[in-house]
Amino acid sequence: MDKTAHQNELKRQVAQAALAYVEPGSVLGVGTGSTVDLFIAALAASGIPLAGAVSSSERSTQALRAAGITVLEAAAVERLSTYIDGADEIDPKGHMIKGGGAALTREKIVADLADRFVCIADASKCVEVLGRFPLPVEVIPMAAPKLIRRFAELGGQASLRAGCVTDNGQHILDVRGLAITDPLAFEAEISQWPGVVTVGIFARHRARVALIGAAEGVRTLNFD
Ligand SMILES: O=C(CO)[C@H](O)[C@H](O)COP(=O)(O)O
Repeated sequence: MDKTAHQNELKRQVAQAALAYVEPGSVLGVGTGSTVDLFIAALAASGIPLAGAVSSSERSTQALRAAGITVLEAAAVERLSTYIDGADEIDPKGHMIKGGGAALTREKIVADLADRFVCIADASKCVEVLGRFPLPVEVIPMAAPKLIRRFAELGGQASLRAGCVTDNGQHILDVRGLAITDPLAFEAEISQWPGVVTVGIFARHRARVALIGAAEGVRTLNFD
């Protein structure tokens, strides 16, 4: 099996394992990405009844509807017990980098509705310190040049993601070269910069549970 096929198999295993965190009859928060696509397929095949799902992207909305799952507006929901999503990186405390699929803003909005974030990822996403993966930041386009300069002052090299317009009609900066040793403080700081819509650090909305796909099987990490 080549490396990509192996990684996909690990993603499939964590997607399957995540079914144990779905409460029958509930409204479920659903993230975005290739791991979540596999989760949606597993959910559809499982026959677990749901009152519906709140989706974090047009991509997941389409996949959920194709699977026969009712999609509810986030605005119509007061709280969710569980939100299931992937990550680009996850550290030993459950802090994550997200936004590789450009869905970070809606992902954070839906995660904020949920009592529990269940992260599903293969082991290649586990890091000691966040920042190896370029940090996605959704920005208002007119602020981009100033924000690129501000990231440079922090030692980061930010560049606009070519051809990317988010579901919210905004742009993404990818910032390389950061070592994010205090994710909570970093998230709070960057979130205040004018023109930043959402920074792809999920520290305030960190994972409570992570299901990590590894060669020896699915590892369950509880962060509470
Ligand atoms: O944050 C995300 C999308 O905005 C995804 O969760 C992240 O990019 C991981 O994706 P994948 O499951 O395809 O590896």
